[in-house]
Parts: sequence; structure tokens; C-alpha cells
Amino acid sequence: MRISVASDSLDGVASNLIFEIEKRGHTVIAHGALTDERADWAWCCSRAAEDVVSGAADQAIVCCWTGTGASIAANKIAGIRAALCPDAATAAGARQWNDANVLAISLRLISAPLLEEILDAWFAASASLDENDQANIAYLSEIEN
Ligand SMILES: O=C(CO)[C@H](O)[C@H](O)COP(=O)(O)O
Repeated sequence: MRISVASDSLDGVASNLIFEIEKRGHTVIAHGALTDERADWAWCCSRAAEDVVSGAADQAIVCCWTGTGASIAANKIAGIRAALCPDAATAAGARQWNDANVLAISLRLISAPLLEEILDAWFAASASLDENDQANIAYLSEIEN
């Protein structure tokens, strides 16, 4: 898949994020501190989310120190379901039940081994085909529009 990635700093797991994504067979579009463009969390994380909505990327991964600003910024873009995931089970659930298309990461909380667990769970899971789960996602689109 094409994964758009944004971080407001190179702290913690941000420094090896692109490597870990590419290692799993995906191609990366980078934003923020991962490039020489602006690194404000609101700006770079919303750019990554826009890549998903425009079709330039299939999914995005956004990071900041807390992960909260990154998730808030991504969720401001219509069509985005960004989930702040502190562990692998949350990442799997976000993909399965929320059909999350943006993974938000806290650079403060997530260690390198935990990042690997989260990425493995995120990429292995897919959106539920259950009628009730799909109705919830459809309702999000309805209130967004
Ligand atoms: O967690 C964040 C936002 O949710 C930021 O990473 C944190 O506020 C630090 O930003 P800055 O380096 O610009 O002060």
C-alpha cells in the first residue's frame, strides 16, 4: 500500500517509522519533520490525511508527542477516521470495527518494539463485513456530510 506518514519531530519511534513501514512492503509519502517541509503537527498531519482523501495514499500514519494533536488534525479532514492507538489490540480494533484509515501514534508512549506490534496488527487487520459495523461507519459519513 501507499502510506502517507507525518510527524512533527524526529523524536522516539519517528526516527525509524519510515524504515518499519517500508520493511513491511509499503511505499511511503513523507511529511513534516520527516522531510524539509513544515513540521507543525496540525499542518503536517492534516497533509497526510489529505493524501488519503485525495487517493494519493491508501492510509496514513501521523505522529506527535502525545498523539492527540496528530489524531485531531487528521480527523478534521472529511472522510478521515483517525485512531490514536497505544497498543496492538487497539490498532487491530480500529481497523476492524472503525475502518480507521489513519493510525495516530504517540511518540511519548510508543517504544520501538511496541511500534512493531502496532504496525503488524494495523496492517494485518481489515474492516469488518458485519452489517452493524458497516452501519456505524455509514452513520459517521452521514453526520460528516
Ligand atoms: O503532542 C503534540 C501535539 O499534540 C506536540 O508534539 C507537542 O505539543 C510539542 O509540539 P512543539 O514541539 O511544537 O512544542
